[in-house]
Amino acid sequence: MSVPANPQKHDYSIACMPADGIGPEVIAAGVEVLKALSEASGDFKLSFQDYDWSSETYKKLGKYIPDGGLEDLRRHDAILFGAVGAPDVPDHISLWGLRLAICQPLQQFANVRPTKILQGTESPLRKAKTGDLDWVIVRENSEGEYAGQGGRSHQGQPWEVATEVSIFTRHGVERLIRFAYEIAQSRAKKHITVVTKSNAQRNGMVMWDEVAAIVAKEFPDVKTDKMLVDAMTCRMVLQPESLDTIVATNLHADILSDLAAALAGSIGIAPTSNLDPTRKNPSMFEPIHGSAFDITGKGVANPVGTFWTASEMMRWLGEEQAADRLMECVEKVCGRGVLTRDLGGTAGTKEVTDAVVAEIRSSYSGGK
Ligand SMILES: NC(=O)c1ccc[n+]([C@@H]2O[C@H](COP(=O)([O-])OP(=O)(O)OC[C@H]3O[C@@H](n4cnc5c(N)ncnc54)[C@H](O)[C@@H]3O)[C@@H](O)[C@H]2O)c1
Ligand SMILES: O=C(O)C[C@@H](O)C(=O)O
Ligand SMILES: [K+]
Ligand SMILES: [Mn+2]
Repeated sequence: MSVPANPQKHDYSIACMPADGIGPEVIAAGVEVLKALSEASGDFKLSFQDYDWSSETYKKLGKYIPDGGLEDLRRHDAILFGAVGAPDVPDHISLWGLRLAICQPLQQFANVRPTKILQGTESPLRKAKTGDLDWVIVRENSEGEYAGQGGRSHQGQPWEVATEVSIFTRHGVERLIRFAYEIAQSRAKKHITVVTKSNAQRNGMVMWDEVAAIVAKEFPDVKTDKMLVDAMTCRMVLQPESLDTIVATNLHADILSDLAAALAGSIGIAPTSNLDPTRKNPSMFEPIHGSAFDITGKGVANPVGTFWTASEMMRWLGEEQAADRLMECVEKVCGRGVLTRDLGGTAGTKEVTDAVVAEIRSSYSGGK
């Protein structure tokens, strides 16, 4: 199902959308690092077009995305996104106004969230070392609990009723599970854990299990196991080395992937790719974290999640070598102890960024 990127193309147009909170801080860092990577490698060119769609625009104009905005976005090869959410806009307005308003119409149905313990960093798990926790969570990104189906009647009355209906389509579940198996198959362990809640949720989740069992037959070399989502949290904590690729619903995987990032050391390190595996639409890449109002403007946001995101974006565009090199440089810098506070260090966003840029330059000047 996943169509390879055009191997001839090395000149990419990136829509750059930092949006809210620490989004602008980490995206500026990510763009700086990507420019250094492009210059030092000489392998590809990037042109960035800035989009100021954010909660500020919403407060001024009453909408996040201007008329015709989505069509305009489609011109680009990829979207580099920061985070959306502001203290004075309800979170459901901001999320549905920007992130979901892009992911859903652009059919970015696979949300891919790798996590690992980077060199030089520590997991809060006593026994877990670099290499013990190395996962990819594949999150359904177009329906499920985020289908937006439901409503409220008699608002504010004691008899108010609100519904939030999960929608699971066979089409949506099957395409996502197949994509997750392709990822599992491409990794060394060839192992996938299908996570559901098919004891309590007796319709949609049972269909997930059935579809997974059928898709599994197409991948005889991939070992499958099944977990209920509650027990999965225990396994992630107690046996991290027993997991590799994980596939779950929109909401379950949202929660598990924040847990995964924390178990690897910090929410500040992990990336997200919102992929349209058919490549009909540009995919969108963002750090997993949100707009983090508590640290906005302080210069302490960890940019590593955005660097890893930038690496995943380059990989999706077909620049595998540059993607690998970028992560090697990030891990070298982490390995030297240049870490932000969330990882127990003292460096600011700028120091980490400068160190990664310097590492990229020296890595290429030493010969490819
Ligand atoms: N995809 C997105 O754009 C996205 C994702 C998550 C949350 N949000 C939104 O962001 C807002 C805040 O949400 P939240 O507080 O639940 O989650 P959050 O990820 O913004 O913050 C949670 C905690 O992690 C810390 N943190 C996050 N990123 C960090 C980084 N790079 N470096 C160091 N520390 C970091 C924060 O300081 C905070 O203490 C809400 O409006 C929410 O809806 C948006
Ligand atoms: O659940 C969401 O989509 C919002 C945020 O928590 C995210 O993971 O991007
Ligand atoms: K984000
Ligand atoms: Mn989340």
